Amino acid sequence: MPSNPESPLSGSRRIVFVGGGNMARSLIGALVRGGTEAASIAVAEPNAALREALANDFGVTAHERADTAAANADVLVLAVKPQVLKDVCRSLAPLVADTRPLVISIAAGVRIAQLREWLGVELPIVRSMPNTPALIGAGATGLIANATADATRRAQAEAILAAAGRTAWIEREELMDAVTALSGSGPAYFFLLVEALEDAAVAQGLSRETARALATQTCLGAGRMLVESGEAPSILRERVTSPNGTTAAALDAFAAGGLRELVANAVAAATARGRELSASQS
Ligand SMILES: NC(=O)C1=CN([C@@H]2O[C@H](COP(=O)(O)OP(=O)(O)OC[C@H]3O[C@@H](n4cnc5c(N)ncnc54)[C@H](OP(=O)(O)O)[C@@H]3O)[C@@H](O)[C@H]2O)C=CC1
Ligand SMILES: O=C(O)[C@@H]1CCC=N1
Repeated sequence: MPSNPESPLSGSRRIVFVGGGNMARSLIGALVRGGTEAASIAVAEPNAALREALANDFGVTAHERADTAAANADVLVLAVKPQVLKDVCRSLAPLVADTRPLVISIAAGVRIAQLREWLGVELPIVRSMPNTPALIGAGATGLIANATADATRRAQAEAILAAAGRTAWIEREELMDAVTALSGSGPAYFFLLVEALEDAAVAQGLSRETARALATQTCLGAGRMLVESGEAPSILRERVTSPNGTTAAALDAFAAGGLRELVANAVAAATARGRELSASQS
């Protein structure tokens, strides 16, 4: 557990991850790096290689079966694919009826009401949407809690996800599809832009290696300026843009190609897909 006794994670809490894939690995790594004792973390993961890697890398206890891992869990983090979540919840229903853990779901497109139904009993539930930069502690996570989750439980959920980066509570659950479309899927948009920039620079004569290095560092630099300056992206953009200069020429080409509309369409498509996924889980 964290050395800080004021932390919402202090005390004899047992945090159990169900699913030990990419996102669970990111969150477990962040918790352990942040000072949560590995002995208080368990994970259920059917894949033996993933299980061993989690145990070796972080010192957590790894189980093959969810019901074994989840016994006595104070916090249950559901980190399996949305398609298998219903079966996982139903299999854990008898257990959680006794242990009454805080349930945190990171599954895309699965609503709190569905989790409540599948778990079969009223529990504090926090639905969240993290993203893959959680792996390096630079994640962004949207959160929403049900009415059963009191301030203590909400603070616990926030502390677990804040170990991996920034968190933001949203007011209405419907907005989770927009969060998913923005920050959940968002890292892929920036990776795509860097891929496209790299290809474009190669087409202009740069070597692949130099193009990648410069595109990647530019992405990092721009991201850090956004975070560290606290200034609006439009202001930072204007400062790069000399009148009638090179940036203006590029931005004109983006505008002529309808970049803002394209981004709006992409985010709308991702939001709609989140809604569809949610409906298909009923
Ligand atoms: N990837 C991303 O960018 C993001 C993903 N998410 C959400 O996070 C969740 C996990 O995603 P991700 O980590 O990428 O997926 P992974 O497939 O990497 O991890 C899920 C793991 O759960 C295992 N699993 C399957 N069934 C069970 C079970 N009954 N008990 C325990 N473990 C089981 C899977 O094993 P096996 O493969 O053998 O079935 C797999 O190793 C998803 O719900 C996704 O929507 C949220 C935000 C971002
Ligand atoms: O693509 C997906 O459906 C998941 C959710 C957000 C990121 N990956």
